[in-house]
Amino acid sequence: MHRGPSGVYLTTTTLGESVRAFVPNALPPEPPLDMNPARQRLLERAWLACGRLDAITALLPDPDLFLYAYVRREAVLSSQIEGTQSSLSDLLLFELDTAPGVPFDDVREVSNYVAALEHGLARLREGFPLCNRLLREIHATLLHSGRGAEKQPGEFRRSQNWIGGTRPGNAQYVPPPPDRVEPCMAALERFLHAPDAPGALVKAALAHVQFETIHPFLDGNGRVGRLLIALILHHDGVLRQPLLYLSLYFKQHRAEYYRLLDTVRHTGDWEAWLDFFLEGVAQTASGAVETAHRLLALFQADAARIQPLGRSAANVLRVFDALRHRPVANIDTLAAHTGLSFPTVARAIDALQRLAIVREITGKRRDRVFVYTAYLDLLNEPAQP
Ligand SMILES: Nc1ncnc2c1ncn2[C@@H]1O[C@H](COP(=O)(O)OP(=O)(O)OP(=O)(O)O)[C@@H](O)[C@H]1O
Repeated sequence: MHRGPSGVYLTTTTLGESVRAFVPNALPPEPPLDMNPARQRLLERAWLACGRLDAITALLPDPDLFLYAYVRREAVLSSQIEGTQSSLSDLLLFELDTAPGVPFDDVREVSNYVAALEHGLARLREGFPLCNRLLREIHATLLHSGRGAEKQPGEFRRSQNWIGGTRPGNAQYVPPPPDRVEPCMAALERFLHAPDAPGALVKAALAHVQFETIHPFLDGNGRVGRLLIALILHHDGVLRQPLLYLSLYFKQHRAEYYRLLDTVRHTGDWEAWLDFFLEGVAQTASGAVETAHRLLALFQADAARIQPLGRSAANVLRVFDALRHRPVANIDTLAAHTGLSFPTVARAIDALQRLAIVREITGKRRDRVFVYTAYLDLLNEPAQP
């Protein structure tokens, strides 16, 4: 539905030139969203897919296993949108204290993303509200080190920013002037908690655009805006575990994604954005369910190959179980995780290598690192459309 611009333009002077900065109207859209039957069906499809994903976590013997892997995959994908070059195995190596062959800042950024997400979830679990203070804390964690450290971590911006272009005058988009950031964010916060706010999926869709339009931080707005979606879905009880991340979908459809952000601003067509978003939720949630099933099938098949090893099978299975939790590991971490001695773990690893379940990746005789290859391949797979 075309409503006209979803806000007003204010003329402001920045870097010596006069520009038109956009200040969005508070949510929800007026007139209300047109939930025609086709859109309603899409919404139902998205809810259903989320329900299936949520059910998976309730049924799994060990939901943390998936959470660990999905959170890290999301961190890699979301940071790749930002332009870092790290892969999932770089991150897992970094977490193992082994220097990967990628720029240190890149992998630290990904690692900060994991920390930011975990911080947000921990705060929500302890009963802290989903509020602007939490978003600032998440931002502080995300940018506390690496390239973002000079970009006012944890603070809303105090200067004018712009998107696209080399200066505000030729920018694709100029967000609200700095003195409007606080009131716009306060309105967004009120919307998140309004008694008559829409259901969680629609709310997350609207809030994400509004957040990107306000662009409250000097850097990291894309990443915090994507985290906001995951946090809303978790906070509103759609998913007990935060397993739904749209970074891959946004990355695969980046041009369309950016175009729709502009469209909402120019024409007030929130419905076009909502359709795109809900389609992404449905696809992503179904994909996550499928990945979970495939991981389970992989674990079962590999465990079945270990069983016939006879007397040593019990210890090999323990090491295998540790690798399911941490698919990149060394003998020390595996020994700590399993409680087995170093030589016992080394023997189990030999057996897993002979079965081609595990691969050594350093080529060295000391400080060897082992990877549960098929597991990592499966997680990496959807990242390469
Ligand atoms: N034309 C636009 N209008 C509004 N928002 C936009 C537009 N183009 C991009 N954006 C948003 O701005 C984000 C980028 O902002 P910023 O560089 O502060 O975030 P980031 O986390 O560092 O980067 P990225 O999102 O690329 O990972 C994009 O992810 C998108 O959500």
